[in-house]
Amino acid sequence: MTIGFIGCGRMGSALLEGALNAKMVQASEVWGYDPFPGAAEALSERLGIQVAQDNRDLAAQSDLILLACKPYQVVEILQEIKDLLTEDKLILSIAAGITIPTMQSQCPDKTKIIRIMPNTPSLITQGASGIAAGAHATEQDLAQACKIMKSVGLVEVVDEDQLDAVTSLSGSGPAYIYTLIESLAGQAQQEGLSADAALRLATQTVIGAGKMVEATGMSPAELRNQVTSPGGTTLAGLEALSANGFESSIKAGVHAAAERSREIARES
Ligand SMILES: NC(=O)C1=CN([C@@H]2O[C@H](COP(=O)(O)OP(=O)(O)OC[C@H]3O[C@@H](n4cnc5c(N)ncnc54)[C@H](OP(=O)(O)O)[C@@H]3O)[C@@H](O)[C@H]2O)C=CC1
Ligand SMILES: O=C(O)[C@@H]1CCC=N1
Repeated sequence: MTIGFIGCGRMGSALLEGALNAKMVQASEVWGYDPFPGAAEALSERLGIQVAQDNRDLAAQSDLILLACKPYQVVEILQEIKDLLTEDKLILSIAAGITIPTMQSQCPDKTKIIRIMPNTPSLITQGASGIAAGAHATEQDLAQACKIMKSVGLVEVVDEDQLDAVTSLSGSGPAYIYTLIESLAGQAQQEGLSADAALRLATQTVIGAGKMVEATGMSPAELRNQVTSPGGTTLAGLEALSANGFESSIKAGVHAAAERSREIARES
């Protein structure tokens, strides 16, 4: 099985490197193309992947073609490689908001398409992805795509119309969490900690809390109660968070990202 990465930017290279680290694929079976000078070449030097001359060369060499370009480039790229899309090839797209029907309309009738919404922690096999299969993709194709994504993290198979929600949660989510870590550490500095110690403690707190949800099977509300002593510090912190719109801010952020994903779909 050969995999071609169309676009070797932030997410394409994270997935590529994650899948190689997880030994899901061998470097000699991976092709990359990116018009940004040196992008694919740098991955080739560091990881040993093959560099395609262009997207047509990549499409001809690859059994699986993974679209990791920007959303607005997907249609143009599919038009460019359309005549090379034989029935045995599988298109995987990670582009936010670009629907399977939009892609299908640019491809030969029976083209097999699967949409994936990954996230950048896939680079360190801690990803969280949603996957939806198009009408012509088989169970085996879906299983293969899931296997690739499971090699770099958690996978949820969803209906295509749920991918906007996945995008707004786990796709964009790492950025929300980085903002949370930054804010936690920034204020802890104001309260007297060094910048380094504050960042380390904030980071481990986020990791530890996430792992508690995973490991205990308890709800976030139950776990929150365990931390919150009557009349104590946590209660004071939670009340101030609530009074300053913490929960509603997070909900508004997730909603705005989902709406933007739907908007990209309408524009394409
Ligand atoms: N970053 C993230 O956390 C996530 C991103 N995604 C999706 O992944 C996709 C890529 O995002 P991201 O990696 O952040 O973006 P990047 O801009 O980092 O990567 C996209 C790459 O594609 C290249 N490119 C441009 N035109 C072509 C072309 N014709 N053929 C091949 N490659 C091309 C770009 O080159 P150049 O810079 O020269 O234009 C760039 O290097 C997007 O569709 C996004 O929605 C999904 C989940 C998470
Ligand atoms: O910001 C974006 O549009 C992409 C999709 C999800 C994460 N990054």
